[in-house]
Amino acid sequence: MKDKVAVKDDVTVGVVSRTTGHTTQNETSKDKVYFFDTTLRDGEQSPGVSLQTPEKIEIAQSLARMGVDVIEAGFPAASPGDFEAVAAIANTVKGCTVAGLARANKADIEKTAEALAGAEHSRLHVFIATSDIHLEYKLKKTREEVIETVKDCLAFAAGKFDEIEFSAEDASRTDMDYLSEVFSVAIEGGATILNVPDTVGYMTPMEFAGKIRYLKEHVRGIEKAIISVHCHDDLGMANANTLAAIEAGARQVECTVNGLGERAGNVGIEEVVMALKTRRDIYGVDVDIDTKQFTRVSHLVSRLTGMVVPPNKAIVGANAFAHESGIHQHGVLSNPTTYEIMTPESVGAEKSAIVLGKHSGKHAFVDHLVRLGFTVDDSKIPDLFTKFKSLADRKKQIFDEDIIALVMDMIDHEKAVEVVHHHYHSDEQGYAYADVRLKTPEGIREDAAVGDGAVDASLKAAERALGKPISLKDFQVRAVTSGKDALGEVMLKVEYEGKLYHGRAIHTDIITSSVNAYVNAINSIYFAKAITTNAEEA
Ligand SMILES: CC(=O)SCCNC(=O)CCNC(=O)[C@H](O)C(C)(C)COP(=O)(O)OP(=O)(O)OC[C@H]1O[C@@H](n2cnc3c(N)ncnc32)[C@H](O)[C@@H]1OP(=O)(O)O
Ligand SMILES: CC(C)C(=O)C(=O)O
Ligand SMILES: [Mg+2]
Repeated sequence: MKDKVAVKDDVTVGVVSRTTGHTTQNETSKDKVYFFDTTLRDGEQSPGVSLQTPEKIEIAQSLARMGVDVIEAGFPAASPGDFEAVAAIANTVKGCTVAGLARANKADIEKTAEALAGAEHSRLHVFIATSDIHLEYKLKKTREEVIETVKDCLAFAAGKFDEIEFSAEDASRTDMDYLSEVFSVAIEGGATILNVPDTVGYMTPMEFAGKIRYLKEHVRGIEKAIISVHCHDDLGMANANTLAAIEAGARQVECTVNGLGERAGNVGIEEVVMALKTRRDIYGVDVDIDTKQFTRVSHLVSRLTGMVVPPNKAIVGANAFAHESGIHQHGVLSNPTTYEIMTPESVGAEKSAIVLGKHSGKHAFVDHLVRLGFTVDDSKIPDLFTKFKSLADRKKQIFDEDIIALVMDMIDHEKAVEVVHHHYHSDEQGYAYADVRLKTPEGIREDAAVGDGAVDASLKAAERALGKPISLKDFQVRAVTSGKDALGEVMLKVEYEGKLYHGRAIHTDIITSSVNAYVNAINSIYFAKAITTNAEEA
């Protein structure tokens, strides 16, 4: 037995789930916006996307965890695969309503009821087109025939689902008096959610809001139903149209993760939710979505569908919290609110990124040097910054290694420590001996060590010669040329007094490369300290 929808005068109090006791969507608070996610149905209609049942279950579970109110799991009558996926989700995903799409005919509705039989809370989403264009060229039905079809199919669906949503496909291009009549008939037939799709993304925000207001005034029994909107992005206005509809009184949003969907896609859940939350001062509505899961769910959907998220996509794009230009970087470093209206943490993204490039300024450059472990004297900055700018003009992307190389190059010209002598010997068992003599500001220092291999012995000997507690933290070696005489590049990091310092060197002998890289790291310690001393003296 399905639970009954109890109707009050001003609000519709809906079904309380039989197994969990959670109140589902029909309990309308004027202030709550419900989220109906159709990633698995309209989202899968994105050209090139095809998901297998286990992938759909994984996405559905993530959506439920994120707090969506309804998951449209598929279109059961479309194929055996879709039927199987909807049934599997209905049986396994709990804590939210599971919906299945059906055309306005008995066979589709029957299949949907079968697929949703195991759902904790089931919703039939039945649709039929109402615009004259669709009636004439596609359905080949008159307006009256469509109304009769709506009546028949709702009568057939009655009692088979916990609730029924009716969609008037291409509603936004439908004559408004006729649309009002179709929706009135749908309410009389038992639909408690009326969806107003902008199927072809034709609306403008004010126009769409006007249509929602018109429906509120002209549909009989509208106070018993929730108005839903389903916006496509053909003109890039899906989010603006959705938000305008919410301002006009719509309380369910149909959306997809990453804005997937037919053609240019549906409105992205992440965009609507963050607009409602960030501009609560304007919209004043409640949203029960855990926004911290947006980035993770976006990555999951992108990976499983193969639909890459453009870097500049709002909220979940890789650049959504990245700052490249100097003026912005300076602002963000002083206070992120200068250029960020949401925190990256609020959508589960990593902290804001300051990306060094040709538009960066000195503030960001110096901040980056400090984060890389360099303590750079003010007097050195102009020269380093000029070199960085000319490199950035030539290179699309600047990596940490490029910055390190710039600093190392400067250090190379001001070496505090130099290798005067380095000798090593190792045997086939890996036993090695090395001795190292260094010229340091404190005079000639030398020592010897044994180690596990020639690199280990040589670096230990150098550390002993310096007599400072410097520990090796990272060591990477790669061939930069090929052949017998290949050049070996060593990049390493050492830690001294809690800070990391980088060293890099290239040589045909990898052991020599290692000692030189180590000494270069030591030089950056001296460099940093000497500069600090100079700065303190000044
Ligand atoms: C706006 C939207 O996103 S609507 C959802 C769109 N999604 C899909 O179409 C994905 C799944 N679709 C499919 O797999 C197939 O189209 C099926 C299985 C549903 C139907 O396949 P077929 O029987 O081969 O029909 P086909 O797709 O060629 O044409 C659609 C038929 O449904 C009819 N139809 C379309 N919408 C509706 C509707 N809402 N209610 C009743 N009938 C409808 C059309 O008039 C046409 O009928 P006809 O075969 O008698 O001419
Ligand atoms: C099935 C309906 C709601 C749809 O996807 C549309 O009209 O875009
Ligand atoms: Mg659609």
